[in-house]
Amino acid sequence: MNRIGILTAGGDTPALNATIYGAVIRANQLRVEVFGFIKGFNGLLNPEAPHVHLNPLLIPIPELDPARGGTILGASRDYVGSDDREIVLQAVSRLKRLQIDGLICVGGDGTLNGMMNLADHIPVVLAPKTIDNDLGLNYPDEVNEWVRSDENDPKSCRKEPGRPFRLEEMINYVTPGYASAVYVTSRSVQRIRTTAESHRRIAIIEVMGRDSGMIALGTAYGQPDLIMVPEVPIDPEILAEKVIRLIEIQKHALMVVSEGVRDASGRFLGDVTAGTDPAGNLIYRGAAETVKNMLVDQLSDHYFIGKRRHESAEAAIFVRKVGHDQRGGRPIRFDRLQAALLGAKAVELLLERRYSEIATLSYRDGGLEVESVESHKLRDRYGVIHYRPMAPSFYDAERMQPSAQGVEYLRTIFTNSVSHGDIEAILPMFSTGNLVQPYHSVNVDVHKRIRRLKP
Ligand SMILES: Nc1ncnc2c1ncn2[C@@H]1O[C@H](COP(=O)(O)OP(=O)(O)OP(=O)(O)O)[C@@H](O)[C@H]1O
Ligand SMILES: O=P(O)(O)OC[C@H]1O[C@](O)(CO)[C@@H](O)[C@@H]1O
Repeated sequence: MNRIGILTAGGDTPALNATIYGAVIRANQLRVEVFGFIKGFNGLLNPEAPHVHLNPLLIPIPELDPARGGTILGASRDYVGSDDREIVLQAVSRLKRLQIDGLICVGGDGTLNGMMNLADHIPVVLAPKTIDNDLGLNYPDEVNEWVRSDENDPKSCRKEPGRPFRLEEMINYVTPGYASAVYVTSRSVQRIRTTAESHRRIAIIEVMGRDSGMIALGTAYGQPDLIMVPEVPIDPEILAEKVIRLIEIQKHALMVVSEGVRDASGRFLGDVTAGTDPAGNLIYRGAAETVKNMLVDQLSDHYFIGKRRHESAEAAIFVRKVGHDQRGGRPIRFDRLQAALLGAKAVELLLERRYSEIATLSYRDGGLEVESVESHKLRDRYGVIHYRPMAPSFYDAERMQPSAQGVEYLRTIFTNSVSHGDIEAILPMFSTGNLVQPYHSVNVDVHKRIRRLKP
């Protein structure tokens, strides 16, 4: 292969540029040109296929900084469906006109589904990313646990309960972007803690993750009192009992709630009626607000007035959504390092003709190693690739905290995950230059490098 393409699809993460950087450095060593496509699959759907040559003369362009969050290529959730055969063929013909011999897609389970629609026409591989950490399998046979009550209706699919497993069995142990997101949510918990503590309030902090509780689980590093995950339904009465117990002891409480949580009937507590994004994902919002309302119903105003703390339950409880802070900013050391290694691996997979594989991290001898897996191993019996739920064995539902296996899982990722460089990166915040110079967007510089196909 002489020239390969790369694109970043789905929600951004702090580690995307590090993945692109790792891919470009490895491509330079192997004397392969790399073209980056703009805005994920959108770049291929555009007749001009806007692209940037990322390594002219086999040197990375200066805008490509592995410590810069986001993606210099841009990302989108634009859809390339398998039934749009004509559109797929047009996208492939644009790649061929640019003499692209293979394509690296950087993304999560959605991107993998999109990528596989191109796989019959051009060599493709996936470099993983997603803050949700929901790409892969907890163990190889987990894929068989997705079953449909009606064979012909994909919406009737549900996951059967899993089995115990060893961490060595995990396929794609962790995905770049997750560690930086957890760093942000944990820090957020620590900062909100002292204000809840001072004002004797109950704080509910909502974190991302869609249907996976992985981000919420990792947020245990910020020492929240209780963690709620989508994989374990919330019982309002038990929750209220736990909160009262906390208030009796420490006069305040702090909870983390994952945006995809459900109640015992399986009802989503985030407002999913709001619509879908262009990739077809339901938009989740309002889980923390719903949990707050649950607690307001359970804990009477009386209780707070009696304690001479607040005039109502409504006033005592506050909600904060961490939001897109989790997706943005500088990646921490773990993400920079692993993302770059996985980007490099993706290039190797293409050159070794291991098409349609995914570069992965596996747990081996107490550490992480770069490996790969064939993407069809992630397909269920109906051919669908699902998100990976947080393994229930990582969570102690009674304590609403990570279990012993959850602690072991997180320890492997987060021990030494932050470097001195990450800490020093805070120092320039109050540089006077920031007050007098406007922000200079990397998009301005990359835009000058964009080339387009002639119609
Ligand atoms: N079944 C599918 N077929 C074709 N394209 C898909 C499919 N699912 C998702 N895509 C496309 O893949 C891209 C990424 O999907 P999505 O937005 O779900 O993010 P993701 O890769 O799962 O990552 P993240 O969860 O971190 O945002 C989008 O451009 C989307 O349109
Ligand atoms: O940026 P958007 O489109 O609001 O998407 C938010 C979603 O994307 C993710 O950050 C990544 O999939 C989810 O955790 C979250 O639900």
